[in-house]
Formats: sequence, C-alpha cells, structure tokens
Amino acid sequence: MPATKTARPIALIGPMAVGKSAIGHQLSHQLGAPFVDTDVEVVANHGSIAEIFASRGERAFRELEARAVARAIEDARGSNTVISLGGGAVLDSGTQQLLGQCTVVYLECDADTVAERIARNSGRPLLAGDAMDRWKTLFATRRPVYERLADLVIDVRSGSVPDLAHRIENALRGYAAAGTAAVTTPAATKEVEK
Ligand SMILES: Nc1ncnc2c1ncn2[C@@H]1O[C@H](COP(=O)(O)OP(=O)(O)O)[C@@H](O)[C@H]1O
Ligand SMILES: O=C(O)C1=C[C@@H](OP(=O)(O)O)[C@@H](O)[C@H](O)C1
Ligand SMILES: [Mg+2]
Repeated sequence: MPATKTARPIALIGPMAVGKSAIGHQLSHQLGAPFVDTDVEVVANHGSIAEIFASRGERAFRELEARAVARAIEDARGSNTVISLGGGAVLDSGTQQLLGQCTVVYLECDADTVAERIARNSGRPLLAGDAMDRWKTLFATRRPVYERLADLVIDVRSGSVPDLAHRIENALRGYAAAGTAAVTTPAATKEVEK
C-alpha cells in the first residue's frame, strides 16, 4: 500500500534580508496557500521590533518570536501554509524541534546579495552600527544551524522574487514526489516547468 502523503507547512529560513518575507509571500500566492510572517505577527501583537529590543531586550523578543512561530506551525498543521521566519528564530531549541513538522527551505546567499538591501533599510536592531559587519558575524554563527535544519537549500544569489518563488515551488514538488510531504494546493496538478 502506498504511504499516505500529508500536506506540511513550508518554513522559510535564512539570514536577514535574504528575501524570506518577500519570497514567502509570493510563494504562498503561487500555491494558493495561506502566508504567515512571524515578525508581522509579533509586531501586530506587541509593537515594533526596534521598540521591543529597546524596551525589553533581545531575550524578550526571542520569547515572543518563539511563541509566534509555535502558533503559526500549530495553525498550519496539515496544510501548505508558507511561514517566513525571522533570521534568528532558528536559534530557539523549541523552534528547532517544531520545524521537524515542516518542510524547511533554507534561502542561501552571500554578503553581496544583501549589501544594498541592508544599506537602504536600517530598521533591524541587530544591524545597528556597521550593518554589513554585523550581518557577516551573525551569518557565520547561524549558518551551520540553517544548514542543519534545511530540507531544501535554494541559492537566491540571483533572480527576481517571482523567479525564486517558482524555483522553490519546483523544488518543493520534487521533494514531495520523492517523500511523504505532499504539496496539495490547487497548483499541485500543474505540470512542473522544465
Ligand atoms: N531576489 C530579490 N530581488 C530583489 N529584491 C529582493 C529579492 N529578495 C528580497 N528582495 C528585497 O529585499 C528586501 C529584504 O527582503 P525581505 O523579504 O524583507 O528579507 P528577509 O525577510 O529575509 O529579511 C525587501 O525590500 C525585498 O523586497
Ligand atoms: O536575524 C535576526 O535576529 C532578526 C531578523 C529579523 O527578521 P528578518 O530576517 O526577516 O529580517 C527580525 O526578526 C529581527 O530584526 C531579528
Ligand atoms: Mg522577514
């Protein structure tokens, strides 16, 4: 008897400014699936990330973030909901465990990919000061965690947001065909682009 395939949430992980939020949003449209950005959830419930860091510290932010991730994964059970995490969310051990219920897509890039994006957006408290230097340091320490948690690794160093979302969709279909994590959204009947 063939194994029953179950839809799983799709979690996007990777460093700051790699495109988790933008690509995740686009991917959810393509799949006809819901989208959750856990940073957006935290901000909606607790105010801006900069303010949380300033008034309550990073540790408090990580707790709020871990709760938002846990809720998103719980709500997404049995569906292909696309969940974009914040770059540091994977540091939480509970989150690492819960990601076992998801198809985890690691968006891989290098410093050149994000340099311009970081230069024009100073809203991330962990990049205060020399933003590029901070980004590189954080990426170096987090990279092994991203790699360990990933089911799929997608190189996003080139390509537009829609291009990359299509690339991820194709990779997800290949992954689903080879395993037990179904992609059961309306687009599932679409032929994989060659
Ligand atoms: N492949 C891409 N090409 C051009 N711009 C991109 C690409 N990916 C992301 N961006 C832009 O870079 C910025 C940061 O992307 P975002 O999705 O917020 O990253 P993350 O959520 O990983 O921090 C946004 O303005 C986004 O539109
Ligand atoms: O990497 C991090 O520690 C952070 C990444 C941010 O999300 P993005 O990765 O979506 O920018 C946001 O959660 C917060 O500023 C902290
Ligand atoms: Mg984001």
